[in-house]
Amino acid sequence: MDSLALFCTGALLAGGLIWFVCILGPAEQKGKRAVDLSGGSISAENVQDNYKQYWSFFRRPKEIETTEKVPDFVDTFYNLVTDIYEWGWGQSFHFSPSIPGKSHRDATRLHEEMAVDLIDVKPGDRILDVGCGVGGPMRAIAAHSRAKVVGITINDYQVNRARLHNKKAGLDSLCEVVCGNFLKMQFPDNSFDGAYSIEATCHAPKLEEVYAEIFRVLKPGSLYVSYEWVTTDKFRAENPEHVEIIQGIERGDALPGLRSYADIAETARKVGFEIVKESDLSKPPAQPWWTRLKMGRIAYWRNHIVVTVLSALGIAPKGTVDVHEMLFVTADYLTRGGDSGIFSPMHMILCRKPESPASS
Ligand SMILES: C=C(CC[C@@H](C)[C@H]1CC[C@H]2C3=CC[C@H]4[C@H](C)[C@@H](O)CC[C@]4(C)[C@H]3CC[C@]12C)C(C)C
Ligand SMILES: C[S@@+](CC[C@H](N)C(=O)[O-])C[C@H]1O[C@@H](n2cnc3c(N)ncnc32)[C@H](O)[C@@H]1O
Repeated sequence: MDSLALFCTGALLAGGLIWFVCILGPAEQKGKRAVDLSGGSISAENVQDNYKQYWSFFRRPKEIETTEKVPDFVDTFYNLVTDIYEWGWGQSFHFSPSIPGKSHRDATRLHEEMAVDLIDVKPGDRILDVGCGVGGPMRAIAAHSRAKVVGITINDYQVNRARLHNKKAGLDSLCEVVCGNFLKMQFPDNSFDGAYSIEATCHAPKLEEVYAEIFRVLKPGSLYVSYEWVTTDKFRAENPEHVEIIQGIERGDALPGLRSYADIAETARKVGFEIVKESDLSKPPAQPWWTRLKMGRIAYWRNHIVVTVLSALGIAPKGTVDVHEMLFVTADYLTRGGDSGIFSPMHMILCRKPESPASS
């Protein structure tokens, strides 16, 4: 009887382990393993402190007074989350509509290729990726269009990751990455044949500032497309549940305040762009972008255990558990934003810099 009980317990434990590791799928996405989780450019002993500083700054996004400090805190945010994003999501730090019968990877790539198809570039053209992350979109876009892509990100850890991935993918002759602030770019006027930004300009305290910079560096006649994070026409500022969801999204994603969909085109026009097209890519017939987040819930629990164990063993920096917990909570707010229809991460705007300056 004793040996039967022992056998059953062993079988249960082995079954549980197989389920945990195999059925749920490995947590590691291509390129990053759990044992390599770091605080980006922040040294391991400072991760927890940096997380606390980030949290106290972004806890009440609408009350941020010193907007000049936003880029520095966004930089801190990406030091804290970049490895976790790569590990648990992949090299493209954005959402895309689900496509029945297609994998997340394919749906992501198609969403990225759509951006470069919209700006109508030719092989050899030089285009700008505004807020490029670790370069998932940049590589897909360079491979699809054969254009030369220059990516800019505020976070130097991402610059190194992106350069490494570009080299590994054999795309380093088409893809270049620089560290800089998209509110004050180091590029000369009229130097790009096109530009795109994928879920990045939402980090700018004033959209007008980043749009004005993009306008400045584009050649006259060229196109810019952006996938913007916005509140939709379903959002009601007097509804406390709506406000809770939007604030939850802002806090957990380093956003100095989400904009209404209605402000995007107006801002683009204000800096001089002509609006070619505008549409919310999350609207039906598109399938929900948040399905992937919802489906991942069990894996997030598993990831939480992995992060907790690695942190207790001193392999992952102290503070990684807090960062992971914050993302866990944020995933829920994002899902609620999608389910309720009050939030979209893919309000698309396509703009042209006029051939000749507008007469005032
Ligand atoms: C555009 C931005 C980022 C969008 C998304 C790429 C990320 C938003 C929330 C992130 C995640 C939430 C839950 C994490 C999970 C708990 C962990 O185990 C694995 C990683 C997550 C899935 C993580 C992945 C990236 C996001 C989906 C913003 C910042 C403007
Ligand atoms: C959510 S990620 C998206 C990255 C990439 N577009 C993608 O889809 O994978 C946002 C990016 O914007 C960058 N970013 C935010 N604020 C910035 C700023 N002021 N200047 C330059 N890059 C910035 C971040 O560093 C990050 O790379």
